[in-house]
Amino acid sequence: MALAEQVTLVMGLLTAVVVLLRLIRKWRNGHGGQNRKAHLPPGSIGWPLIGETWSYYRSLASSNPSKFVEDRRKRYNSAIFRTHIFGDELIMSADPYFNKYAMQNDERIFQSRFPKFLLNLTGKYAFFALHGELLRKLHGLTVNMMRPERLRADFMDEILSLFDSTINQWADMEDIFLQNEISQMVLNLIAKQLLDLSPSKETTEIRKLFVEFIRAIVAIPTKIPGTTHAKGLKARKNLITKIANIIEERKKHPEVVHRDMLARILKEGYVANTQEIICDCILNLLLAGHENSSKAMLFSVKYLSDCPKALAQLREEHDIILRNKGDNKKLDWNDYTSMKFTQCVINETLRLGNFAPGTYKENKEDIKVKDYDIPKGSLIFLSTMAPHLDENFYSNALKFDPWRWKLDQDISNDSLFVLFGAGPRLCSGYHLAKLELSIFLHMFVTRFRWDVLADDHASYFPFPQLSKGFPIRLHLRR
Ligand code: HEM
Repeated sequence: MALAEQVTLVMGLLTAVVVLLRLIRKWRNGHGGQNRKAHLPPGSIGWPLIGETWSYYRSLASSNPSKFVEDRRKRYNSAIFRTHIFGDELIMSADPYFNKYAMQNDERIFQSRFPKFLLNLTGKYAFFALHGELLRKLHGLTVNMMRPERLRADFMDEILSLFDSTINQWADMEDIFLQNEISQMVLNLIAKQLLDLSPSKETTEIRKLFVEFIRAIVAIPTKIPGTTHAKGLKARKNLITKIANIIEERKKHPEVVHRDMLARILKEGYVANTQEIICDCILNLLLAGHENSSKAMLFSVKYLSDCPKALAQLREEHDIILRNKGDNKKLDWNDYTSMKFTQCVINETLRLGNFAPGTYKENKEDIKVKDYDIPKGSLIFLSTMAPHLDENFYSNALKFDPWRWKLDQDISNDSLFVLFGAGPRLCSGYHLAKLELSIFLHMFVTRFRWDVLADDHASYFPFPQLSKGFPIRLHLRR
């Protein structure tokens, strides 16, 4: 072996030893050696490099997605613990009261913190990446656009007409994969509300791009062409181009009046030199506005299929509404507010389905929680899913039981039930999501009976979904 090769070999071996020693030290620190003065939450950072990712993944892909948290809560006798998943050491909280406290104190004691590779996809102006003045402005704007009065005046008719025409098409198709159909329907709706786009090849293409985009969120973040992440980045680029073209078109033709959200955002004056902000904002509204709502609709049908008693009671509520209205009268806001059992079904679907299972924060200062010290700058994952599936809070927690909710129950101040987040990042589409779900359930259960064509089950990795796409055969009731 030549001298140069020997030197390279020795250097290579030395580097490998140093890296290994560092990993071992990091791993051992994770087991209690770190910061002896601070009383850190209990936990383990698992194996070098992969940490506890494999256990976490197995739990998300199982019928009890909260198992990872449950096991650790029992092992450490603590709902707050340390772990290491997807390449990050973090503190995980399954404590609903701490979760809510952290959400409510976002932008003060805490701030939102997501991995950088995610920003490459969602854009640096994604809602979760915004802070300070811009967050307050855009949050205020979107909350205002989707407040109940606006929904009543501007959105309700649009939802009724779009869902009606889509559901009529389903009746002609007979056998459908409900997951795909609902996803396209809700994407069409948000594309109409945001960009004034009618259902078309364009909106079908937008959904396909989102499928690629969403897959990339949990893929290995590499830009090598052909990889899932690289395809996601390309999908982002195409989506942004589409949005930018629409904005350009509007600038060229100011005489054409649009009554969509983009028009309102442009009117608020963000357009001047911040096209990038508007494009990211629209992209993330399209994502937030179709992904969670469509999954909630899908899972509600799945849960109802498995619980005939709940389906019968829900159908009765909606048949009565129809009977009282008489022929050919459109559903109105009063009908919506009269759907009491429907709200129990929705609450229970959201509790059990956990379509937004948690959020990341970082603490801006040292904090003390339940006798534990959490040093400034820690990455904290607030699992909102864990309390929702916790037997200590909900008996028979994995069972779909809409009767656990009282009719007319006010959940707005419920500390356990924070599926729409809380504080300055409370979901802007909270009321819209509930309205869409109610109208969808009304139309679906009054028009159809259905047979489930495959034994499908939920999986939470990478995102909540039904593994087989929920194929069903529809039968018209009337
Ligand atoms: C079942 C349906 C939905 C669920 C479960 C849901 C859940 C959530 C959650 C948990 C957050 C807070 C995230 C965090 O704290 O990091 C959030 C934020 C947000 N959601 Fe929703 N969402 C739903 C539907 C919608 C819809 C229909 C829209 C309409 C566009 C929407 C728009 C937003 C926006 C814009 C934010 C960011 C708010 C901000 O930071 O200013 N969501 N959502």
